[in-house]
Amino acid sequence: MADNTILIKNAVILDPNTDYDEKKDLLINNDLISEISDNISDENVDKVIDATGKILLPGFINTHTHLSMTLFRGLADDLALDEWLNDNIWPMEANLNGNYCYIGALLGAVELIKSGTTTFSDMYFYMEDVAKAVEESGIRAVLSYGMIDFGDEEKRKAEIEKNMALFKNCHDAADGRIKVFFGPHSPYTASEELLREVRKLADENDMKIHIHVSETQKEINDVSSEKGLRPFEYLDSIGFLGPDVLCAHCVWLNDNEIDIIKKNDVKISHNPCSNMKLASGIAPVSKLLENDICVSIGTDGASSNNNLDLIEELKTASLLQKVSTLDPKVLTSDEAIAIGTINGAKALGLEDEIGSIEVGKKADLILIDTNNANMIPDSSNLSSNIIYSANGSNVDTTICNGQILMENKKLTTLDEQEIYDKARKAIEELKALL
Ligand SMILES: C[C@H]1O[C@@H](n2cnc3c(O)ncnc32)[C@H](O)[C@@H]1O
Ligand SMILES: [Zn+2]
Repeated sequence: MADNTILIKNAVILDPNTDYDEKKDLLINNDLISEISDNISDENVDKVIDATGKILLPGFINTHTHLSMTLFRGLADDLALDEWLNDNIWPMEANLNGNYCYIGALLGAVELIKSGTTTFSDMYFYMEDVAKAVEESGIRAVLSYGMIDFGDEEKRKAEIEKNMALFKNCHDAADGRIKVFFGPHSPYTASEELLREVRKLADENDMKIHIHVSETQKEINDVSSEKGLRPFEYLDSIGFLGPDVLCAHCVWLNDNEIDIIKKNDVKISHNPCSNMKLASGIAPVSKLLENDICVSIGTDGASSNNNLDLIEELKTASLLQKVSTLDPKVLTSDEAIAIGTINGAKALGLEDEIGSIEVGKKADLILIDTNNANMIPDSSNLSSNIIYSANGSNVDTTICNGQILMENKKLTTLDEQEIYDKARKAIEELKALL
């Protein structure tokens, strides 16, 4: 097959790994960044994008979502996790099917692409249908099936089979854009037997693990009373933790647990909006960063956030650390950019492929238009303008795996209106089933 080339001209590049002091041209050859230099000829190039007045960044990486939960946006607000999940979300999820999850995932993909996210890490149900939405939208994803057994042996076997089937069917699918992890839901919904089995199978199959840990004080109390240990102490005691484990939330951590996280090189997905909305608490992110722990960012589902805008999430993360430590110097805009890009890639074990703008890496890129009221004056501090002033609606162009998914704010792979119509219908049907 002939090569497909895209040339991005005159780009001001903002990258966490590299300091570019002048405008550059960047050439994409099929799925990869093949050249970055001062002046690349547009001869024999299939497509040229003029990036004048735009900032070029790596696509953002959302390391903790439940994408199909876009269908439940705004349906159970102003509640704490326990009541939100047990009395509202789980009853609605009982009526889900593959088609609803597919439509919810498409709706989520539209929102992600429009706000500059090129990779998301998801834990949910009917994941083969979510994979179909990923395949069609052109976005990159790490998918895990949310396993819950509550100690029931039969359920445990069935849950593990579902996650393994997802791995066999979808790992490396969609031209390698889809990876599959294990998704044991949490230490309070997954039994010790399930967690031990997941650890064993993860080692045997070279799979990584995505789990919720230490989200609320209630979780700390419940796990402590049942196991005599706090959640991270318990997970460490059963040999579950390792560099391949991505833990969402991590709000309630004592110093010993921070040492355990560091010792095991566990990866963190910080979810500040969800933690604030469910009044779960404030994760000690600046302390984790001081300890060189890999902190990435996630929105959680759209029902506890209530959007998937990663730029807003990064601003919230930064402001929340400043106000909770009473130190304005913590979690700077430069650190926020790294958390949203290269740290996300490291958290997913994909740092050799994505997360920064480098020759040989996948062409997962976004352009942010500076010709907007909230972006003027043009700051010499680009990260400040992106994190503190911008939001997802300033994203103009989104490219994933060398394919343009949005150009000049117009989606190329998905029919927005058709998806909105289908999502509205699905939500009405789900509400009627309650
Ligand atoms: C996969 C399951 O996880 C549920 N979920 C969504 N958000 C959260 C959260 O913040 N903590 C715990 N569980 C969560 C989702 O509704 C699915 O049931
Ligand atoms: Zn979650």
